[in-house]
Amino acid sequence: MTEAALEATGVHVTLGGQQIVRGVDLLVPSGQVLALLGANGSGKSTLVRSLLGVVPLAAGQVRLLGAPLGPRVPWDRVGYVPQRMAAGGGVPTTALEVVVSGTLHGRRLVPPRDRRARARAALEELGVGDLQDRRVQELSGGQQQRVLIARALVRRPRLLVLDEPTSGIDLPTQEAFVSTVARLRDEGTTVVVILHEIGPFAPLIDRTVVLRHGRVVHDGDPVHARAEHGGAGHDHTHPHADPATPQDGPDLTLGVAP
Ligand SMILES: Nc1ncnc2c1ncn2[C@@H]1O[C@H](COP(=O)(O)OP(=O)(O)OP(=O)(O)O)[C@@H](O)[C@H]1O
Repeated sequence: MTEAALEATGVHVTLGGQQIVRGVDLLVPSGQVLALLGANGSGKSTLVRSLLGVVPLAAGQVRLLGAPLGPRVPWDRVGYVPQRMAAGGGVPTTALEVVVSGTLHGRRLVPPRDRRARARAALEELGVGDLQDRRVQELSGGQQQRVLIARALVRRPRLLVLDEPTSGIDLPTQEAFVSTVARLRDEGTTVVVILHEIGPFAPLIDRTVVLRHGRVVHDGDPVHARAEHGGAGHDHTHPHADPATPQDGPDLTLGVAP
């Protein structure tokens, strides 16, 4: 049997006194590309942050790449692209330095010798090689996002977790990025990607999980939202907030893709 890249059992997360994630079980086999969908505020970012140990679990267990969440996880092989984070964290730093920082982790505080070459290659792959010496604070949101993706790729991750990685990125660059993810998938990388719109990721997705109010309401075949939301021409800029009061039934109309 293939080892699970990610295994979560009974995960609950409470933030600010509110239950945000309510009993999520998720087993992601190695090599799978899983899309995590759900309305704004349904708990997608909080779930992945808890799976990566960024926010504490109120209950439940998580294993990543065969080890329980904690120091035994091979963090050097876990890449994470958070949502909407200033790439430099407010500190003056160049794009290249941000990407080089991706080669470091808790047990490797001395960067590898080929760090600059690897970082340049990752920036080139994302189409921002020419920005390597620019301060990230001077870059646009989309350019900063590509720097953050390069920082995750430079680790050569076996597990790659992406939180809305293509928001703010133009379509040609999104397509180039999807090709990069396809190459990683072909090399055996497991990918968990939060998406607002499946868009150019559609051919890559093996499985879709939909969250609602912190619970899984669909887990299985790729799904597409109703045509007006999933259609290629739909401008998905309006919010789809999770209603404050949980109600029965899914909040997206889902159809199983042929
Ligand atoms: N640190 C926090 N303290 C209190 N509440 C929080 C915190 N972080 C997130 N939340 C709340 O948790 C809920 C889920 O947020 P989360 O960002 O996980 O949802 P999401 O599905 O990723 O939404 P989006 O698509 O807008 O990114 C929201 O109601 C949010 O306000």
